[in-house]
Amino acid sequence: MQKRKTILDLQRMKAEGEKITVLTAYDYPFARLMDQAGIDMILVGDSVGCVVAGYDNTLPVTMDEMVYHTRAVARGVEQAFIVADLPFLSYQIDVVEARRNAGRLMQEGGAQAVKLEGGCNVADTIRAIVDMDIPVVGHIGLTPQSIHRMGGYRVQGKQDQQAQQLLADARAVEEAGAFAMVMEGIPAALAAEITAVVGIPTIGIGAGVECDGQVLVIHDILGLCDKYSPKFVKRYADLAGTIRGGVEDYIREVRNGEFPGPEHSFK
Ligand SMILES: Nc1nc(=O)c2c([nH]1)NC[C@@H]1CN(c3ccc(C(=O)N[C@@H](CCC(=O)O)C(=O)O)cc3)CN21
Ligand SMILES: CC(C)C(=O)C(=O)O
Ligand SMILES: [Mg+2]
Repeated sequence: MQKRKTILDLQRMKAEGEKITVLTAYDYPFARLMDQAGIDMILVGDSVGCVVAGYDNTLPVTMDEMVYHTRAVARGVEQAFIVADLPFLSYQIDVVEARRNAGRLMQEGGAQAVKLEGGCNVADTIRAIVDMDIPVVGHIGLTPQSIHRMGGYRVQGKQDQQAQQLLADARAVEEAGAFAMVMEGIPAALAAEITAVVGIPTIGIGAGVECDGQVLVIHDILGLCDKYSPKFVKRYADLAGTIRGGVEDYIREVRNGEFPGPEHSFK
């Protein structure tokens, strides 16, 4: 059995220039398979709302739902480091609620760290959670919980002033005590600059190849989600075709009496 990864392993990986591999998972079977494949970190993302529950965005996802999915993932994992997203409304009201909810993802969910969206605006919240010895991952740039402020899922930091703001956000997240940060939907050159100036690992999604690690949504890379096709997604399998094919075979065999055979029947 492999040893469980810790924040120390992830920090060492940045120092040694070893890429950090991250994927999302929302349930036991997916988590178990990607853990066996050797993934470094599993993110129980609030993207569960989009790819599992079928919502248009991540805003409807609740704390109870995140706890449920995090528990399911944790039961399937032996070696990967598990991070759970704090969902919309679980950390924005005040730091007391943020601390309670971060604690729930650790205590009830079995996560090793929590992630929350924002930069300078959430620095106090990050600090408050880190102060209770809960490791925090930041998330800057295209922050999906801000979809209505951004007017859609748009690349952030294209103009110089926005780029300066993102640099300030990255510094604030590090300064507040986060041990890593996700950078989503920002120009590759800006992501490279931020990766060079911060001491903590950067995990990119639509942020170019210079980040210390990469994260994608598992349903996107396996061809299980055709709702969005962001430019940053690469498809590594066509599970939709495999699943549809298997279901079609079953339907055909039941209809023509081929299934169940004698080997599936009791004497
Ligand atoms: N299935 C899934 N995958 C994700 O990566 C994901 C979710 N759901 N839900 C929450 C957020 C939403 N995400 C998205 C969704 C769409 C784009 C997108 O269409 N981006 C445009 C950029 C538009 C522009 O600024 O030019 C693109 O072409 O990639 C980006 C991020 C990332 N997250
Ligand atoms: C895509 C990643 C970074 C995320 O926050 C999620 O899956 O919810
Ligand atoms: Mg998320």
